[in-house]
Amino acid sequence: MSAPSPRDLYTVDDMRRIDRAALDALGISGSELMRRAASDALRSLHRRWPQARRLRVHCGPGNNGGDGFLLGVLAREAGLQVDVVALADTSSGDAASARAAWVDAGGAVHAVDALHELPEPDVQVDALYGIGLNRAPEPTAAALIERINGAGVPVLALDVPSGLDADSGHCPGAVIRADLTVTFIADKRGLHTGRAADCTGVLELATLGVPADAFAQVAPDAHLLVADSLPPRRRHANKGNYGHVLVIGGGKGMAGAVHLAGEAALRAGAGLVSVATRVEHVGALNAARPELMAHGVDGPQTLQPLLERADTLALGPGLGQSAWSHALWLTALDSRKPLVLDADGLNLLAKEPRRFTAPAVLTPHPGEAARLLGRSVGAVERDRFAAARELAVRFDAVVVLKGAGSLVADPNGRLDVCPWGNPGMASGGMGDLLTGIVAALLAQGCDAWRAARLGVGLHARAGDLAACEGERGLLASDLLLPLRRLGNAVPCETDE
Ligand SMILES: NC(=O)C1=CN([C@@H]2O[C@H](COP(=O)(O)OP(=O)(O)OC[C@H]3O[C@@H](n4cnc5c(N)ncnc54)[C@H](O)[C@@H]3O)[C@@H](O)[C@H]2O)[C@H](O)CC1
Ligand SMILES: [K+]
Repeated sequence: MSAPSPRDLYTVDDMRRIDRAALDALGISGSELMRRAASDALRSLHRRWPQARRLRVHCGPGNNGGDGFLLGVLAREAGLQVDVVALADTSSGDAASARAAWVDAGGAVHAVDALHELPEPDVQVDALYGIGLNRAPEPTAAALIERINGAGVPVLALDVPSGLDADSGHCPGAVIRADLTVTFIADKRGLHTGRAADCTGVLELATLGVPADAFAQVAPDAHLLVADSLPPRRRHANKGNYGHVLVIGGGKGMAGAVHLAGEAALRAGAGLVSVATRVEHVGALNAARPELMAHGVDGPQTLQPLLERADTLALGPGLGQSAWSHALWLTALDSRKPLVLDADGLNLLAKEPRRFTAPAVLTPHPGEAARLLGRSVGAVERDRFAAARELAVRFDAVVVLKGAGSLVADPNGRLDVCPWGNPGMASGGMGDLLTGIVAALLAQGCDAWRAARLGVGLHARAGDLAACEGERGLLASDLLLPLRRLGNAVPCETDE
């Protein structure tokens, strides 16, 4: 049994099983794990803040708090000044022993309302809640979390930023905004999606020396995407080798959506890209990007010949939901071509659900996912993993649930999480780009699972490269040239 890969992501239940395997099968005690956690976390703290001389550790009632108490003991032994604030009485077991060790070492345990009497620390340690968080922090804990966030002092979070659900990435209430999070034993899926990006800061994994055998009975629930690109092209090639994408959309006033999707498909390597749109957009499209073959279509009859020539479809950018839109949407679906469905293509699907027989990739944002599932956006965001998986099964398609930490799920339960992207990408047209990229990868021979994962990765990494000039004011078209470089695995200056 090999040790878990850094890409492996686990649920909280998985962590409990791994923990038990480490304790039962391998005889590693909970207190020994806690000591290792404290020791590794302190080492990370020294590495990040070598000048730190005074720590303030905030301890919760469970074993996360226990980690905090033992970190305090080790820090004092290392000559640091340490103040410990306990949120509540410490529960039993290893946490209580850790608290006793702190007191036996001469440490005081301060109540929350004595905070103002304590000297200002160089670093705050968040040991309030870890994987045991099961509801929104109560008012006292919430007030303490907001005070920690507002103190203007760096924060190291132990295992999970308190208030973040390690399973879903959802925050039911107040949440710590850490500068550094050291997570223990294995990586949790909730640390990579939803609100996690706002809370974890730099994320480090401390495996605590738990041997690979402890993972033998627990399969990872998800994986982080890897930076990938398509293989170099053969010298002897022609545009027919790289597929023909047909973008269908661009309703009234929406020419830009099909332009962006079409150009993204070209930049992602499609050999030919046609656009089926309203006749009034054709001139502008041909002028803006002559490499696109723009066609005015007024209904199924004029769309049909274009469908026959295409290898894959990008159905939905700016499509709208008019009678014209619906007629094209139905005709395109009936063609049984491999496709990417986005935007109003998804909204029409929510009204007329069907399962896909040809390879299909759906790319909903949380609102479109909510409509497809018939539930609220909040419900989708409270469990993004379940929503993405349910959509994949319901429609028998690969699903990209967009948002911070986009998820890629397939009907067989596989799920990958995108570690790249930035808030600058929350702007119009970014989704159109992704649709074109994935369609181009399908056209170049990728199956739906690979096309979605590779497309999401290229799109987000291009967004990170383009954001080097700043996230505010980042435009979708700014991603097109970085996309071309990444798609060819051309080294980029910010590659680590
Ligand atoms: N298992 C491991 O891999 C290791 C775990 N360690 C640390 O232990 C925590 C998990 O500890 P646990 O006692 O299960 O839970 P927490 O400390 O995260 O939570 C404390 C306790 O608080 C209760 N609770 C939950 N939510 C709330 C809330 N909103 N308000 C009030 N109280 C709440 C609940 O009963 C919890 O039990 C793990 O994260 C690691 O830090 C080991 O030290 C290292 C290996
Ligand atoms: K914590």
